[in-house]
Amino acid sequence: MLAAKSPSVHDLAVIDTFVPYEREYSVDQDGVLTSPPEAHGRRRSRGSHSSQKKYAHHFNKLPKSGSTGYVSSQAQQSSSPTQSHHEDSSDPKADMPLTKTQQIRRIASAPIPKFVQEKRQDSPPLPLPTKQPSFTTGDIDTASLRTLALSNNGHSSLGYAQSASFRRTYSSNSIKIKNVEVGPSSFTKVKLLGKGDVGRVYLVQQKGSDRLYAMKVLSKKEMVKRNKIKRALAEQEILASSNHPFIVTLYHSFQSEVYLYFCMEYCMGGEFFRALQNRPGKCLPEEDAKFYAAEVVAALEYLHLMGFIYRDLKPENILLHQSGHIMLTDFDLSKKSHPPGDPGVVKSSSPYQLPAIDTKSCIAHLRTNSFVGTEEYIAPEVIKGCGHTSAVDWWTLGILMYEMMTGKTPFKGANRNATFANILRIDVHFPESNGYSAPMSTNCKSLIRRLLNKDEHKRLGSRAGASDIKNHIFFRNINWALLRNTPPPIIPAPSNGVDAVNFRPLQESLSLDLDADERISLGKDDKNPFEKFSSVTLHHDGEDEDIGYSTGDLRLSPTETLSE
Ligand SMILES: Nc1ncnc2c1ncn2[C@@H]1O[C@H](COP(=O)(O)OP(=O)(O)OP(=O)(O)O)[C@@H](O)[C@H]1O
Repeated sequence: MLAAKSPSVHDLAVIDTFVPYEREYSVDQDGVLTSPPEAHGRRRSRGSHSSQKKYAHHFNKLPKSGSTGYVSSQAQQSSSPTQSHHEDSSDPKADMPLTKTQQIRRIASAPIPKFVQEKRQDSPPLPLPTKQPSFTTGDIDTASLRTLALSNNGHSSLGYAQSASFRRTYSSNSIKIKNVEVGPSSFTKVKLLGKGDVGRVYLVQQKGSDRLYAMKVLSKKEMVKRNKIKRALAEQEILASSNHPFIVTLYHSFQSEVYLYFCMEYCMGGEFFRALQNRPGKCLPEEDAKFYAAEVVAALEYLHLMGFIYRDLKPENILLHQSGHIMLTDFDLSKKSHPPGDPGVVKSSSPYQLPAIDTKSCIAHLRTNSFVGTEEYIAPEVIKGCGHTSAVDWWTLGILMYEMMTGKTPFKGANRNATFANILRIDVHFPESNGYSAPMSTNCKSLIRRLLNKDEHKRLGSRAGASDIKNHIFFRNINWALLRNTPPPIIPAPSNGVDAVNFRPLQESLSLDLDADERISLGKDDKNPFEKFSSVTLHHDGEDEDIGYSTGDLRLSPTETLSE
């Protein structure tokens, strides 16, 4: 195991010279991660102290805003309007001297709660987070408030039209956690769907049924090597405790000697990122973008109520269900508040507006110093390293909205340093029109500006969390309660699930055969570092009828068994 290296006084001085803020730069409980190869897409910045030192040192030499020498996003955007910001366009001379092996990450970690640690038979439904004694809102106690908020947030009994070819669980907030009922050999691999930096995601079919799932398989060896044990545990916890229409559903998690497995709902619509890339101008009309933004707000609201900060919102982490609705995935950077605070109530100054639920108070006391996120999406307070809160999720929402409507992120620079400098110093600039969609409305610009407020205390959401965003005039025509009943702008073409679109074309050379993967042998005395990774099966209400994606008439030829 690699030990966390604390920054030296010199490092701090270097950082502080550049960043003119009181900076507390400490090693938090997340630990330090080692160099991941870049999996795909944009670079995720999960810096360690050593990489951050290099970064800060380089960053320190950057000219201040207004002087020549760093490329503003406007300048860059106007000079190369068609350039995809997803390509690594960095000038190797100008970019900071980080190689792939030098890039290191710090993870968000969250201890596994007792209810997940214990392997139970017939566990009772997942308890809601514990009630804080300190807060009541008149006649409504906070547990009721949370339940009310959760039930208004995607768990009402309202169904939505289901086609014969897909089904999913939308039933309630009740999840039953049981001892795991399956293992690797219960599934047959169908194809490789995606590849992350430490694992692969396969389309699998459960033997003896026509059910398709997405199976994320993480190599324990790689996780240990890159010090990502806590990330895997955190992801398992979040997935196992979440039940929301816009958050990917976990059905089973288990482990073998070599791998960790997450058996999840198969999102046949593929990656939202690719769907966006395939649109003319890589962007969406404002009303369509509003729909996706609203679903993201609903998902973030739920996560915050549950006590989680997501911290890695970007189109790559949004999947599309076959229905076209979004599903957030990839929770390895998320952070949990232990225990979550209670939701509050914020009264409106307008007599016509109902009091709003304050989700910010659920995670109000969670402040973390991890240097995590994706380069173009990182919030200023993360770069400054002075600690960050749930406000980072509202910042990333602003970036996502901008990207959905313009095809670019607002602060993209020629390299990482320039991007970070832009994030810290320049105001968001809205292009007149990119030739593909109408210019943004005033209300839309106003919302994005307020989300991209560099001062997290003034940012929209700083008063009451998601309610602040939902009440912005831009969303006035959104019916939040019926969001999942609203027809999505993009409906993935019907498919048998195997030839679904919007997945990254993967190279043939990627093996589908886990047997071929290198194994590690845990010696007799070796302690399994993933002891706390829960092997569970999650039963969601009504799942006998509403589970997974069905192959329907498709007859899959038996390929490989997902066993070792
Ligand atoms: N539930 C799912 N349904 C369909 N495809 C999925 C699903 N989950 C993941 N994928 C595919 O696998 C890819 C990688 O998944 P994911 O981002 O969760 O892996 P990861 O190893 O955590 O990646 P990262 O390096 O970004 O952390 C996704 O981009 C997507 O294409």
